[in-house]
Amino acid sequence: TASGLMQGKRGVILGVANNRSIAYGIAKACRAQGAEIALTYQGDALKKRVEPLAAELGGLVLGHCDVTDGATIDAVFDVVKEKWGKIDFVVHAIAFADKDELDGRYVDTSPENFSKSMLISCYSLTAIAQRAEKLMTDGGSIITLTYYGAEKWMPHYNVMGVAKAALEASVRYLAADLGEKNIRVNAISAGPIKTLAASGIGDFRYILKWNEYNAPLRRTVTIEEVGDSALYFLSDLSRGVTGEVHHVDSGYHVVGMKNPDAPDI
Ligand SMILES: NC(=O)c1ccc[n+]([C@@H]2O[C@H](COP(=O)([O-])OP(=O)(O)OC[C@H]3O[C@@H](n4cnc5c(N)ncnc54)[C@H](O)[C@@H]3O)[C@@H](O)[C@H]2O)c1
Ligand SMILES: Cc1c(CN(C)C(=O)CCc2cnc3c(c2)CCC(=O)N3)oc2ccccc12
Repeated sequence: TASGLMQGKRGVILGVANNRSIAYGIAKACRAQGAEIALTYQGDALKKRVEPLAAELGGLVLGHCDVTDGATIDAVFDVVKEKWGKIDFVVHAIAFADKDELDGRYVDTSPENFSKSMLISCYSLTAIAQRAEKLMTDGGSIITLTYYGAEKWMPHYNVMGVAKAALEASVRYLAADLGEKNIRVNAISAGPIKTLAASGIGDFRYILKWNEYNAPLRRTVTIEEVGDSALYFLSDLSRGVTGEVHHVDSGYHVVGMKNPDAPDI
């Protein structure tokens, strides 16, 4: 669209796995408002899923990026530098912890999984910001995705909660460092959504139901709603905002107690 909120803006979106990904919801929203987008994928298995999505969005495919391998981060940012020269925004929608440790007790977390979860779910934002800074020659906006489990105990979220708490703190430190270059860094704390990263989690249906009964809006959120809120942070509407964690969770984070009228689930 000619008059879109994101007209003339170009950005890199990391974390699209399929059409249920939160990153895909954000990509769709950006495209609908006139942005040009570039996607990365993690491994050949996802390449086949991401390429048609990129084509549908008229986007670039920058190639494989596994944030545990810095050379692949360099590679995708080299491609976007060669194609576009500069970028205006980056979306980081990446997280991983060993599924076995997203069950049972947090206290049993292994040092290996702790490090790996922190590297992928937290440090990767810093690594990406290092590359993005060089290309955001006219300033820019970086967003990441976090979850309420960073703030309060959530059943089974375990090491991911600690990683998200660190991610949210890193948003504040990145915002402080990059503000003088007019590069803003913010996080969206999304409510539970049935995505690939959510599948295979025990009790996920229970968590979704619990949100439907107890969140102020009495429903869960969608990737489209997260995408629309992301437009605020990725566009000039939020030019005065950085270092923020913004909840898109039907208001769940304000609730202190189960709704007594909610049926037992
Ligand atoms: N689904 C939810 O309920 C929910 C709620 C709040 C926040 N989030 C966050 O949203 C973000 C996106 O997750 P999603 O729910 O869209 O699920 P998803 O599975 O669609 O996306 C997760 C992405 O992380 C990528 N990834 C994992 N390890 C990687 C690595 N080593 N290198 C590069 N990419 C890697 C995967 O390839 C995938 O594209 C995550 O940060 C997640 O923590 C999800
Ligand atoms: C909500 C919610 C989520 C969704 N969410 C907010 C997330 O951040 C997903 C994080 C995640 C990270 N790593 C993995 C997986 C999910 C499952 C598949 C896998 O092998 N590793 O995950 C939970 C795990 C336990 C409890 C609640 C949740």
